[in-house]
Amino acid sequence: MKQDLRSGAVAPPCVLVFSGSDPSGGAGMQADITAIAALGAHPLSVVTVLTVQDNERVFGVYPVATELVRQQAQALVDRIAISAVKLGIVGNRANAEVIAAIIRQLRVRQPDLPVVFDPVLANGHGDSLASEDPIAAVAPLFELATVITPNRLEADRLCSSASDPEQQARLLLERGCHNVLLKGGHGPELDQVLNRWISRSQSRSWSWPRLPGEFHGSGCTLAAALSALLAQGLEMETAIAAAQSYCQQTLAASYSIAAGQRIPNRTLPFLNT
Ligand SMILES: Nc1ncnc2c1ncn2[C@@H]1O[C@H](COP(=O)(O)OP(=O)(O)OP(=O)(O)O)[C@@H](O)[C@H]1O
Ligand SMILES: Cc1ncc(CO)c(N)n1
Repeated sequence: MKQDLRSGAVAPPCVLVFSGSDPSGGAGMQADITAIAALGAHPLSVVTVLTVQDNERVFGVYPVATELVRQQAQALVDRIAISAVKLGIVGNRANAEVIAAIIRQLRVRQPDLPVVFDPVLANGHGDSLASEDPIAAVAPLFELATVITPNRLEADRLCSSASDPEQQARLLLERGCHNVLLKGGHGPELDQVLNRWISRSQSRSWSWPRLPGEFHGSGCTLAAALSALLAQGLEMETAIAAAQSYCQQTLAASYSIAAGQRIPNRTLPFLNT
């Protein structure tokens, strides 16, 4: 941590975020920026896709030109130290390949650079968030992920040959991810939400009281929080625990902007309990 000579402020670590714009402010880049800033890191925001959506449905998905994604990222990585990378929707395969090349470039100097990969395929209604086959689009990113954070539906689609969470996690580890965090918001448990962490050598699960209602951007909030905490040097298990606690607090304090999914309140002061 470096102290700013002029203001005395401590410079926060930077998280390089690749994700899509959600004009409703509930998910995507808008969620990432608020969660990362709330947890004490600085978000560097490379928009990969413009979406047309509200807090319920997706009406349009327009990937940003691949060369523009590359230029946005290159301008940042040429001058700024990056402490973690967070990946949300990428839009198409060409964007994923450019993002993979940027991560490889960063890893030459920082082999341990944490990369949080949220493999978002669709919103809660099943509306696609890619302009082409979303599974083929994200394929180049698995082997670069320090941690991948699929929800139940994404794990089922990404691992169609397995339905058991343990087996699904093993399949994702075989593709090169180092840690799998299986999010349980869409799980069958009525009173609780079960999140499972599985790495090559460790596993642990956490159970949270299930809050009533549906939320827009809960997964983005959790993954973005995790990237901010890893950027600050927390160990994976500690960071996963704290990111869930933050996510739970943002959902408990969520608010409504229209009928339908509620918006996590990400700017509230975080008490790490
Ligand atoms: N009803 C709920 N009650 C408590 N916690 C929840 C609830 N829904 C989601 N969460 C928390 O938010 C996390 C992410 O939610 P979920 O599994 O629904 O991901 P997601 O589908 O990727 O989210 P989204 O599409 O809204 O971004 C869960 O792992 C859990 O910790
Ligand atoms: C841009 C974007 N990213 C992610 C999600 C998933 O919540 C969404 N709805 N929109």
